[in-house]
Amino acid sequence: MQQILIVEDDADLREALEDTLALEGWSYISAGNGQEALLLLKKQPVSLIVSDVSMPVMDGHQLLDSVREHWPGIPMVLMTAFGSINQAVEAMRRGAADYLVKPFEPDVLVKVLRPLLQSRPAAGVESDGPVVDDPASRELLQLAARVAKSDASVMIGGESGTGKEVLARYIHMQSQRADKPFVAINCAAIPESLLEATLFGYEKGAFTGANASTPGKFEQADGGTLLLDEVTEMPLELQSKLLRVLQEQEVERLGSRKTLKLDVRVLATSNRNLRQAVTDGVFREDLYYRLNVFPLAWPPLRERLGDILPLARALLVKHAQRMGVARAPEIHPDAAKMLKQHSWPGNVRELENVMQRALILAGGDPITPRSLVIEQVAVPVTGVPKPELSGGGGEDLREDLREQEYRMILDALRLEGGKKKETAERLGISPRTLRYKLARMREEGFLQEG
Ligand SMILES: Nc1ncnc2c1ncn2[C@@H]1O[C@H](COP(=O)(O)OP(=O)(O)OP(=O)(O)O)[C@@H](O)[C@H]1O
Repeated sequence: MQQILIVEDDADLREALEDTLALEGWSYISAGNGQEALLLLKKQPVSLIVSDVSMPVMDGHQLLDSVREHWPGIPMVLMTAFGSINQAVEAMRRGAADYLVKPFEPDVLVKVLRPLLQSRPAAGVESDGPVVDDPASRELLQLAARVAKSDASVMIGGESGTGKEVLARYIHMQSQRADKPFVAINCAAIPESLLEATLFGYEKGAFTGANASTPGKFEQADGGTLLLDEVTEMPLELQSKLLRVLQEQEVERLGSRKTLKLDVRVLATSNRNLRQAVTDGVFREDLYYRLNVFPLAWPPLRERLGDILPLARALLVKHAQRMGVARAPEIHPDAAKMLKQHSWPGNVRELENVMQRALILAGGDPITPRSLVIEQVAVPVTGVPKPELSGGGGEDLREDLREQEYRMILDALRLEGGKKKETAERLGISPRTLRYKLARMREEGFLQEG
């Protein structure tokens, strides 16, 4: 039985949340703050956490950090205060699976939690699958639907934020395994020391801290699909073990001699040029052939112009629902033009951020260029000339948001002693996204070269 952990200091709200979950027939346990939640997590299995952000003793962000460190497989949804976009943005950056803006209707809560309970976060705008309209994307989706019917391994390429995970989920939903689990693991986000145990599971006492026998992602995905996200970031040693598991379709938990037969279809994604990764010696060639049976790749968003507006609209609807806004606003033709002209280096993820902010800035009115905070903006740093701002206004807010983002990145870098992988992990973004952001910060003179 899956158990949800509710963390909320306001007793009335906690009760309301409990009622909503009970009505769905979901089982739950509750805590009044982050510290109580940690005690419960140590004692009981939990499938999903829904937590308030502002709480005494230990707040939601601190709890999120601790959960990511000790229970990286448990998705966490944060409930943020109305009007506080920064809290929501920060929650996602720190690795929250999703967020809810208070106050929200019970059905919004259910809608956000259900896909997380079924397997992993619904990667698409809704579980209906990827939003596409451009001929190239339609073709890709048709191909993916055909490949889905086989059990072949699929390797999904594409720049960061293009929708690789969304496509993986679509393949699962189109396959014979659709009613079985879809389990995803981000090989870049989990500390190397935990990756092996997370993938293959472990028996109690297998290593310090292994307090209870735990199935790995492979076992969890039995009968269904396992997505190895950013597979090229996996250490070489683990790649060999992965290859063996794939070839033999069986796994042994760490600390156990018992072999478990598995029936798992494997999908993988990478932002890197795979051939290059093989040539560079960071990715095993035999594993490359094993996973790359059927390669698919998203073109960058700037090369599929036909997707931009349908995606922008769908993303507005998604976030309007989350924020309890009854109707998503229209996009003014001038704003639409601006959206189509931007080069979207961060792809759909960047578009999603822009639409999310636009929704708040527009305050219910149609989306105009004034509400589009598109990143071509530099943070004012002493001694560095300030480039022109794009679009038609909201400069102060743009600068604030950018500056805040850069500060968070710099703080995280400092805390992690400059280590990129750990910094990305702390921020809850992929190493590739971090590399891209650092490059931008460098370009804009916010960081020194090197
Ligand atoms: N075609 C699409 N339809 C709907 N939503 C999409 C689509 N493509 C991407 N998204 C949304 O954009 C965001 C990024 O997508 P996703 O996580 O799949 O990208 P990715 O390529 O796996 O990124 P990364 O390389 O950083 O892991 C998600 O919030 C996802 O819901």
